[in-house]
Order: sequence, then C-alpha cells, then structure tokens
Amino acid sequence: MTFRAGFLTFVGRPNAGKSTLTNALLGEKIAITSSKPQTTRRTIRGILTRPDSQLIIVDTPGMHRPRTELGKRLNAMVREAISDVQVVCMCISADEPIGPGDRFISAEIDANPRARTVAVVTKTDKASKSKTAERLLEIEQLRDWDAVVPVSALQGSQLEDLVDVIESLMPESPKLYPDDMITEQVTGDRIAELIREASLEESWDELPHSIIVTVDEMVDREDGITEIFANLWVERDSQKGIVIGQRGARIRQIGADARREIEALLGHQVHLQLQVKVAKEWQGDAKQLGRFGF
Ligand SMILES: Nc1nc2c(ncn2[C@@H]2O[C@H](COP(=O)(O)OP(=O)(O)OP(=O)(O)O)[C@@H](O)[C@H]2O)c(=O)[nH]1
Repeated sequence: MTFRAGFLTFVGRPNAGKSTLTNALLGEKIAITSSKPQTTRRTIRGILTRPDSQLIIVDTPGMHRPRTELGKRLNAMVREAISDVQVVCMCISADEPIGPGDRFISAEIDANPRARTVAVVTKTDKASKSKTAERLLEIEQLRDWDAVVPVSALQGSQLEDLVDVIESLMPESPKLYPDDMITEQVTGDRIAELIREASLEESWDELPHSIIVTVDEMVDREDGITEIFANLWVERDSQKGIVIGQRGARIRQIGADARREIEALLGHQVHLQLQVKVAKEWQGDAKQLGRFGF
C-alpha cells in the first residue's frame, strides 16, 4: 500500500468559506468562522489522518488589498503558506463572480510553481445549478488547474471527493504527525479564538477588525473547574463602551457564548473572567502587533 502525506493550504478571498471547509473536513472546529470578512488572522494547521494518507491542512487569512499593517502581515502569512505546501486549494464562492481579488491570488499561486493546484468552488448550496456552471467556466479560464471540485461544507456535499483528489496529488511519504493529533494549536490560543468568535457575533461594522483577545492565565482548580483570565482588546476608548454594553450586558453575553464553546472544547466547566482593555490603534502599530504575536 502506498501511503501519502503532505501539506495543503486553503487560500481565497475573505469570506470564501476556507475555515468552514477546514472544520468540515476535520469534523472538529479548529478554526473560528463568522459572516464577517477577515475572521481568520493566523494560519491554522489541522491534521486529517486517513487509512492511506495524512493531509495537513493550512487554513489561511483571506487575501485582500491591505489597509493596515495587520493586513500586510496577514497577506505575508498567506504567501508563506503557499510557498510551503505541496497542494494549493483556492476557494471561490459559487455565489460570487470571480473578480480582481481572485486574479491577484491566482498570481500569488504562481510564486510556487511546484505546487499542484485545485480550485474549490465553495457554498454550492447557495447558488443555482446554472450559477455554479457559470463559475466553473470562469474558473477554467482563470488558470490551469490539476482539478476543480465543487463542494458545500455546510451540507457536507462532495467533501469526500475533494479529499480523494487532494490525496492523489500528495507525494508518497510516511506519517508526519501522530494519529490522534487534530491541530497544532495550543489550548490557550483556541480559547482566545473562541472568545473572539463570540465577540464577532455581537459586534458590528468596523468593530470586529478592532478586536483581539489574549488569555493571561488558566488555573485548574481542585473542584475540577478551570478558571480562565482573558482580555478583550479594542483600538479606541470609544469602542470599549460599545463592547461592554449597557450595564455590561454585551460583554456578559460574549462571556456566556464563549464559555459554552470553551466548555465543549475542554469537556468540563469553566469560569471565564473577561476584561475589556484598550490597545491604541494596534492594527497599525508594529510594536503592538509584535506583542500580539503577528
Ligand atoms: N451556505 C453556505 N455558507 C457557507 C458555506 N461555507 C461557509 N459559509 C459561510 O460563509 C461565511 C464565511 O465563512 P468562513 O469559513 O468564516 O470564511 P473564510 O474564508 O474562512 O473567511 P476569512 O476568515 O474572512 O478569510 C460564514 O458565514 C459561513 O457560515 C457553505 O458551504 N454554504
């Protein structure tokens, strides 16, 4: 039997459905998702181990015209991911026409001529058959692909086909990670992301981009409860009040939503202590970006 293993990345415009697809393939939520563009801010590795293969999925931030220093760094992460993998999967939403953003990303893929390429048409449940056919035609014209696969992560349709195609493009290789490992992310980072996800559900307009979450400390108490101390950072004093809400209603809701997800992840009860703080204009500030690990 030939065993295949290697790295693949999902790239695409913001909101194309990369993280939802990553989670669907892994059968576990390792990447947070939201209806707001530019949700993903780190490359996240998920590991899919099958009888004949091991696929390491690198989910990347949506590539876009950068407006801030953070935006530039996110694009640099995508570039690095593209240069590091054997298979690049470009996600293109079935319900949106191909645009300059897609051509820009396609040009970035050229930087790794050794990579095999797959076009993944996402969200097919949102588009009519004729719209999807239209998209397939545009995709064929965009560049030469090793394969084109339409999927719906939400309905779980054609995911198996996608995995089979990716597997066939991977080199022969022994396993690279232990069988039971699903992600490389440490628990503290996953928790910070779950808190950020809860805040994205609550906040609106430009605010989602301003929020960043850090976990300061986690203490496992003798009674089996984990105490988590986390900070939710915003960019301006005026945003602090918005996130806190009337008499703290909004931050309480964010805490309650996040706690539910964190308890599902850890499998036991947690106490979440969430503080709202200001890191002035952090998205444009190299020093603060460094502090937040970008
Ligand atoms: N109907 C439908 N919606 C989907 C599907 N996949 C993703 N979505 C929705 O599309 C939105 C964006 O999904 P994400 O997975 O966060 O997209 P992303 O490409 O990771 O986004 P960024 O982090 O901004 O780059 C969310 O509201 C998802 O629920 C799908 O197969 N069908």
